[in-house]
Amino acid sequence: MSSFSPSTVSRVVTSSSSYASHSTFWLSLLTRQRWTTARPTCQAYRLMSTDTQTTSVNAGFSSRQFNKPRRHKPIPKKQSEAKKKTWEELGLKKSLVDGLVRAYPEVVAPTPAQQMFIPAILEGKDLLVKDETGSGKSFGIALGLLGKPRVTYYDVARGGAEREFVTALVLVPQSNLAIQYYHWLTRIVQNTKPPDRFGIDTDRFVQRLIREGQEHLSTGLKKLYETKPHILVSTPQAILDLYKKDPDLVPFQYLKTVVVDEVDYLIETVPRKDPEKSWKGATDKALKKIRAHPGATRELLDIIYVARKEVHSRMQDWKWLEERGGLQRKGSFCDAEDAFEQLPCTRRAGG
Ligand SMILES: Nc1ncnc2c1ncn2[C@@H]1O[C@H](COP(=O)(O)OP(=O)(O)OP(=O)(O)O)[C@@H](O)[C@H]1O
Repeated sequence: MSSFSPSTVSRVVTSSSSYASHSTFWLSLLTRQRWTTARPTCQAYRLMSTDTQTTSVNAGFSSRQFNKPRRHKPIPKKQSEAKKKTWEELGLKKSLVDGLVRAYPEVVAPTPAQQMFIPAILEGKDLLVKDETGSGKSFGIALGLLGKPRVTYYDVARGGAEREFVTALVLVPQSNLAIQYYHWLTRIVQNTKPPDRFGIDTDRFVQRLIREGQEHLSTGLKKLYETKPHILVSTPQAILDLYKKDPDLVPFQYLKTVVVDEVDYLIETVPRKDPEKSWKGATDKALKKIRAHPGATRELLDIIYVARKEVHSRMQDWKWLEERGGLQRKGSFCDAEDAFEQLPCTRRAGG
């Protein structure tokens, strides 16, 4: 497990484009579609490319390659035929695996894709996951996020009381995918512990924030004001609306992971270089359009980037931290059986 650093918020991006007609799995910022850009342009993408924890899960992958177009690279045969790992071998805790098995007995072993990306999620690396439809990308991400530590903070201003914040934000294009994530996660969480008369407060683990008919976000918002979940699943527009209404409800600076599921729907891109044709005009035009009218996901990722950057640049300044309420980080696993299992704390203010 990599140690928490305020500079790092891992980003997980998934895509299952119809262009990926055969079984492949690779990790890179660049996808193969003709319309993807060879040079990431939005701030969020730049954030990925400058991050020190950039993934190296795929052989030969490095952060420098974010800016280079790459050929589609199928998994080497040897790798795909390698011995199947168990969930525990991927780094998931036993109590979580027990919950998974109880909730979904048919999910016996990780898929090849899950074997590759779950350890990377747990380590806090940046990922772009691309594989064919139904290969378990979203499900694996849900599991990986549940297996990550929950970050809580000492609130020095309130006598050292613990405060929890949303640590993982999952952005999806439609509300039905948010419901799917929510259903998976709550079912696994509920099964991490044999049912007793107290049950498990699933709101602490996962919540969804989506538009529901005429009642704009109201149900989800009510819960969110009461309890902060470890994982929040929502659409980019809903989070933007929430941010404009109450920016303190989900403080972006405490996010540890941002997932963009179905990235090819959520982030608009510019045409890829075609050496056979004149591409510059089309690229410039698309870039201009994106800058003038960024989509909701770009806008949101840029806001998150700025919030994180500010905290990162000032996090060394403990005085500033104290003035902001003196929040001190400590870690605890978001796991029903081992709730609040503690990781070593960072030093206390003034200590
Ligand atoms: N390791 C596994 N073993 C068996 N079934 C699995 C496994 N992982 C996921 N599944 C099941 O496979 C189905 C598809 O999973 P999921 O939606 O995560 O795939 P996906 O790759 O994200 O698909 P899409 O590209 O369409 O979003 C789900 O019903 C899920 O329960």
